Amino acid sequence: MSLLPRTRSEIVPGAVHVPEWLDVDAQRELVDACRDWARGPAPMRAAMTPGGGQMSVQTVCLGWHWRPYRYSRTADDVDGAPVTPFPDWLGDLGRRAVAEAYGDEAAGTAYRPDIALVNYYDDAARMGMHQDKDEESTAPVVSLSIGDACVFRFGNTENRNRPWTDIELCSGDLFVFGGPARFAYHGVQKVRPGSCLADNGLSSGRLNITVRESGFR
Ligand SMILES: O=C(O)CCC(=O)C(=O)O
Ligand SMILES: [Fe+2]
Repeated sequence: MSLLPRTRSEIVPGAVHVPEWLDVDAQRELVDACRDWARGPAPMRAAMTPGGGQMSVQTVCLGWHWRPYRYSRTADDVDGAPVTPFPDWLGDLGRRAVAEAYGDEAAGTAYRPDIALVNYYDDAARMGMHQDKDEESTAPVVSLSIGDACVFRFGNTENRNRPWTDIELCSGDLFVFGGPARFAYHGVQKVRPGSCLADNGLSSGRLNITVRESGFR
């Protein structure tokens, strides 16, 4: 753990990292909510890719159900249940995140997220380099991390190769990517088991919540 103060930084234009954005109480509330959502209907699961591989990350969705690589209203690859509605309070949190990350109240007010993907990483889970491009909206993606730290790789919009920046995302950190960074490739290289000491209700692993605007009608 570093004793140096960690400050907000723009990784590339449009991509902003705000360390320790969520306090421990807010983290605990999100952990509790994620536990509820994970139970289902449409419970948390490791999605299958079209190639037949299973993702190492487990995911539960709100608002719209995602599976590689499309959205639907029902969790057809799980139990067929309608996806859990996206709660208003999470939309408010997303608006505050955008406003604070960009220092732009109007950008926050204009943000109308209607999807959340909740990912759980055990010690061995990772996520390969990919773009978030199954949404029709070009509004920013808001990412909240809770639990063990990870190495998050944020790359470029052209391909999954360099240039990229490796960032440590710790419990409570906010990462927002929009504008020219909205379609940048990114991924989770590894989780650092046992790195989170916060009393946030998560005993092991890492939670990541991405809040997104679908642009679907
Ligand atoms: O876990 C993370 O930090 C990133 C998750 C992600 O890229 C995604 O869900 O599309
Ligand atoms: Fe992503």
